[in-house]
Amino acid sequence: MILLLGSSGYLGRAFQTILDQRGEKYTTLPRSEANHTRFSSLTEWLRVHQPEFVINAAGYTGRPNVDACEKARGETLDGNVLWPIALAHACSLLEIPFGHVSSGCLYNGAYLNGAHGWNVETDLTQDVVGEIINRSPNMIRGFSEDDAPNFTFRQSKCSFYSGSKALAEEAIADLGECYLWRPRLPFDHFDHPKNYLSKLLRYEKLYSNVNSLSHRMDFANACLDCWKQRVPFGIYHVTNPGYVTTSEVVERIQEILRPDKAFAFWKNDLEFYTHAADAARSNCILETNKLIEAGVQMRPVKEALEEALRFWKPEHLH
Ligand SMILES: NC(=O)c1ccc[n+]([C@@H]2O[C@H](COP(=O)([O-])OP(=O)(O)OC[C@H]3O[C@@H](n4cnc5c(N)ncnc54)[C@H](OP(=O)(O)O)[C@@H]3O)[C@@H](O)[C@H]2O)c1
Ligand SMILES: Cc1cn([C@H]2C[C@H](O)[C@@H](COP(=O)(O)OP(=O)(O)O[C@H]3O[C@@H](C)[C@H](O)[C@@H](O)[C@H]3O)O2)c(=O)[nH]c1=O
Repeated sequence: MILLLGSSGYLGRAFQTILDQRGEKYTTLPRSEANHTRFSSLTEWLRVHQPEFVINAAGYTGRPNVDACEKARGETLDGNVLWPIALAHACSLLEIPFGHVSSGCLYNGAYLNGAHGWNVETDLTQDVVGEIINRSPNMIRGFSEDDAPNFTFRQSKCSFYSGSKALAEEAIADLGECYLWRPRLPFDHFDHPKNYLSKLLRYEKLYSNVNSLSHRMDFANACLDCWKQRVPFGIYHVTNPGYVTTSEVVERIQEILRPDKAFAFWKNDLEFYTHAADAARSNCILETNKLIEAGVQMRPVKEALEEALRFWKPEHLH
């Protein structure tokens, strides 16, 4: 039996759907039924129920977005640091393998190949994004799992949310048999306040950038494949291969879903952070070779986007 934690959440529900589709035996443990951060009660629950694998999709993300974590620091630390540490220790003590949903937002930027070789460009301004579109793909690469995160409390710039996710990774990475799965900006065809595509459709003005993304169901499928195929434990970037700019996504939305809709963009970072955001945002490209070489397949991001837009289900219809 697999234990799924955080099953009521946006990503947790995707895990539940995939587990159901695959006919896997699993159970959930809502927060209301167990104090997650209490090591003794958690250990006792695991000892009695003996799951073969634990999926941790619980965590604190803030609503409507990570800006909320800047104020709700206690909740953020509780859900994103204390809780995964308690779980990791309990699983490690009882020798239960587990997978923790981390985040790709521990990185900011991308590698660009220029006159002085490969360099991390963290300042993905509109000009740089424009340049990325025009560059050949072999002049751009993302961060691999071997690259140290560069958007954490250890650097001068990060959000409280990203810092908390990075702290948890540091604390649990070498505890027991563990997968650290890093998704980015999840989306699929179900309109939802947390769906990246819904966000672009709903925000008053858009922030022009470049990012790797995770199709929500592809993500949950890939994470489960890691366990079912017994790929080596460790960190995995679980994003659909490739990257997209905001403008590319907007063009696809206009072509496929909303030809009638006009989108406005913030002129630059200054305008975006003055009017629309408190916390620094991570924008990054992630490499997915490690996952694919381990034998776990993810379709290219543009293919997944196209499908999500073609089969789009507005929120009131599901
Ligand atoms: N959504 C994204 O864009 C995204 C992207 C990358 C990574 N992630 C990571 O994925 C995980 C799930 O995110 P989500 O978007 O699915 O979040 P969500 O929709 O807000 O759901 C969060 C889940 O975690 C539980 N939870 C909240 N605070 C908790 C705490 N202090 N202790 C234990 N459980 C707690 C919630 O339980 P209740 O129902 O009881 O509140 C709920 O089941 C998080 O760790 C997040 O960092 C999310
Ligand atoms: C606030 C705002 C954001 N954006 C853009 C910036 C981002 O590219 C995208 C999403 O931004 P936000 O909603 O601020 O999302 P966020 O920064 O809270 O999103 C994150 O949530 C975390 C839980 C995850 O770990 C991240 O992977 C990501 O999904 O929308 C706009 O275009 N206009 C806006 O007004």
